[in-house]
Amino acid sequence: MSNNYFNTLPLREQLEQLGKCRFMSIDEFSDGVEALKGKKMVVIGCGAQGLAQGMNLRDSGCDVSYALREAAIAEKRQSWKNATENGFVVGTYEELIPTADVVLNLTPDKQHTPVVNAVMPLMKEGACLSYSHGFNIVEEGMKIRDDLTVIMVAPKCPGSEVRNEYVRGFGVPTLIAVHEDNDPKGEGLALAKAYAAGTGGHKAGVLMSSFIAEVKSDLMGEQTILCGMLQTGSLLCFDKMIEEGIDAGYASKLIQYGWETITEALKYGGVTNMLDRLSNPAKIKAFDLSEELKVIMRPLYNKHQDDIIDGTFSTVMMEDWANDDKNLLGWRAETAETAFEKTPAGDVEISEQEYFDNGILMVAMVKAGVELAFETMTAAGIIADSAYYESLHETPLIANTIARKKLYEMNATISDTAEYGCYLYNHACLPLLADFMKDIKTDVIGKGLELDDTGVDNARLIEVNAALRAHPVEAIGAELRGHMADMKKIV
Ligand SMILES: NC(=O)C1=CN([C@@H]2O[C@H](COP(=O)(O)OP(=O)(O)OC[C@H]3O[C@@H](n4cnc5c(N)ncnc54)[C@H](OP(=O)(O)O)[C@@H]3O)[C@@H](O)[C@H]2O)C=CC1
Ligand SMILES: CC[C@](O)(C(C)=O)C(=O)O
Ligand SMILES: [Mg+2]
Ligand SMILES: [Mg+2]
Repeated sequence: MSNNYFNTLPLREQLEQLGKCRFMSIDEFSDGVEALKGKKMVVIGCGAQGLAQGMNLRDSGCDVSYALREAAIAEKRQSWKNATENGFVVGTYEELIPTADVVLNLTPDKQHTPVVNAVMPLMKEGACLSYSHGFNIVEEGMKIRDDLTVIMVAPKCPGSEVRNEYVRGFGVPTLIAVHEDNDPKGEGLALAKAYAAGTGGHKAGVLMSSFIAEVKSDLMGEQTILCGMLQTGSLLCFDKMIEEGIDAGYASKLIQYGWETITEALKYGGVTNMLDRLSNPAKIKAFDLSEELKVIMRPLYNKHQDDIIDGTFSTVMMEDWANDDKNLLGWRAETAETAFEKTPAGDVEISEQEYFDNGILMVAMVKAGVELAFETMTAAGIIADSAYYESLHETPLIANTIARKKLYEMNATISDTAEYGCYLYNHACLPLLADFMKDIKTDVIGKGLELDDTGVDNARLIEVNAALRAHPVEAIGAELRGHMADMKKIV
């Protein structure tokens, strides 16, 4: 933990950096990509973010090419195919980095130290180095040459959705930051704004933040509600349905497409709207289940946030990096062998409403996870806007990946860092929910309540509705969604 930049700062500074967050007005992006006009942008790595961001930036009028490691070019690896098949110029570091005005480091976090050490001596005087996640700077304490500007443009979303949303004419919420130790010409903010506009992020909302706030919130969101909770929920709900005699193809489909369908309601109208899609008795049931889940899981959410804040998480993950990713690879193989992953979705019709009616427990899990992640992040000093993006807003975007090819697709699309955190959470959460799951029956997962009388007690309904609407994630959600008038419907 000795190189952890965050841990070297005095408490006052840590709190100030964690709380850095300003929602930027769309007017601040009226110059579009102007600050990048005439500048050469060279992306290192052409994976999930590299390809999506490069394509958006090119379509927005920027000059983009790709620097790949020699072996990737010689062996015509996927990164080389991604870039060349999409018509980009590809070259080695030696060929392209010295020509770059902006170098976009879009390699996996684990590789940042060797990549930056290899690239930095080749960068021209006064150029800009950019990241899409601040791990290398914040958790590894990377020091960058004094003449270089260092910025972060971090889409709060998987790469696939960065591209899909742009093509739909929208964008994804994005955090931007300038590393205060590296802004020699004072141009970091202008470059970061233009870059965010080039990816379409400004249409969904950009937060002027800090490397620290981005890292501590991004790690928390991905480990808990965004990926960990969806993985744990998928495995538990599927196994329960099989145990209770539900057809395996139906169970597989309900989960694979269910997360996407129910969280689409979340995206448009928050937790309130997602629960409003249920009948009154089902809404009260989902509410009660989620309250129970919150009590059981709160200590786990607190542990994840505490370990992220004090650097324990990054230390443990870096030990795994040094151990040839033994845990990551083991957990990845374990996930592939789960019954949910191995059971194809059945050829059975499930209407949009049925996903809600027969997936009450899934709704409860999403509600509990979103609220807990939001509450834990804000209690740690992360500003509500940022916590909203990292909990509620991004959940549907991750759910979209599960709808494509289940947990495999989610874990392949997210970063290796997110994948590691997802498995870490899943490993702890599965046993934690074992007793809770013993009492679960098909009325809340698989078949629905099947009531003849859908009457409820008025006082209880009023209480539940009031509690839903009073949660702080709903207030900030309504405000931020107000800036997303161009968001496109996908389900
Ligand atoms: N995945 C996501 O959606 C998100 C990722 N981020 C951040 O974006 C960054 C990139 O992540 P992501 O897109 O997931 O990465 P990927 O794993 O998808 O892509 C990695 C790319 O980097 C190349 N690469 C791998 N190792 C090296 C190396 N040692 N030297 C040079 N190139 C290498 C790979 O090509 P090859 O092996 O062929 O050389 C590949 O093209 C990370 O900082 C991540 O935290 C932020 C938001 C979301
Ligand atoms: C949710 C995971 C993520 O942070 C992301 C897609 O935003 C990642 O690191 O992949
Ligand atoms: Mg993220
Ligand atoms: Mg991440």
